[in-house]
Amino acid sequence: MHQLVLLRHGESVWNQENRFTGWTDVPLSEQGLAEARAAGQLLKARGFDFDLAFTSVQKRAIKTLWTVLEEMDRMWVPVQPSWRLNERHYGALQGLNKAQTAARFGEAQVQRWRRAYDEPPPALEAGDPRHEAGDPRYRELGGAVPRTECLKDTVERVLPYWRDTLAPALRGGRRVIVAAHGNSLRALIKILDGVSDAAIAELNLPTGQPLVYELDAGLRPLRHGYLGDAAAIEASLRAVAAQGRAAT
Ligand SMILES: O=C(O)[C@@H](CO)OP(=O)(O)O
Repeated sequence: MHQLVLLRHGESVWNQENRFTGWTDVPLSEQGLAEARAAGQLLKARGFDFDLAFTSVQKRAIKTLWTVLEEMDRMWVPVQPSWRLNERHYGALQGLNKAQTAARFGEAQVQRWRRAYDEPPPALEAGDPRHEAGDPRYRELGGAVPRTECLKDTVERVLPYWRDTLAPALRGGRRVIVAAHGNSLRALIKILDGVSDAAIAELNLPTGQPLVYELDAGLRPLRHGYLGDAAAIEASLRAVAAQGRAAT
């Protein structure tokens, strides 16, 4: 049996302000840092341990992972960051308030931009200062830094990372934690569980709550579940789903 723990970063300052974030590199809020600490304490109390840790190149996920490893007294565990675990690129919506965007374009349109499998948000235009082109962390992408992504695009970049990096680590017997983002983890879960394009629209992830997968020798999921308090997780899931409602 193989153990894989997935962790969405703690609340970020733009989660708190209900803004589309995507590749914008915003920090954790105070509450997000507290969620990360609690996640580390919970993992430690429940006897979890890790041999390898993977994260994105975005500080809200990296800081969450560092905090978890600090709480577990495991700061020496090797950490591998990759842009392939970044949040889905939110294109020209990055920075906009979700409720105001719903008031302007309608809740149905915002819901499609947020959760439709293959409908990307409007792309950033060439020269938009929000575009991450030129950021040294994306040097290996050359001119191919995305201007927008739908979840399908995110699956296409997460899949090679699963196949070439995460799966071999698990097959080699390593206990793995992946600290990433709502949509890059939705992509990974779609791959792991074979979730349909339609059904994945209904899946949301709470911030800062460890999700444990047990996998068989062929890396097929046997079972999965959250470690934390069920009522708190349910409340967090409802809040994430409601972020695209128009402000009243
Ligand atoms: O804004 C974002 O980058 C993501 C995650 O916070 O939002 P959503 O849940 O709307 O896809």
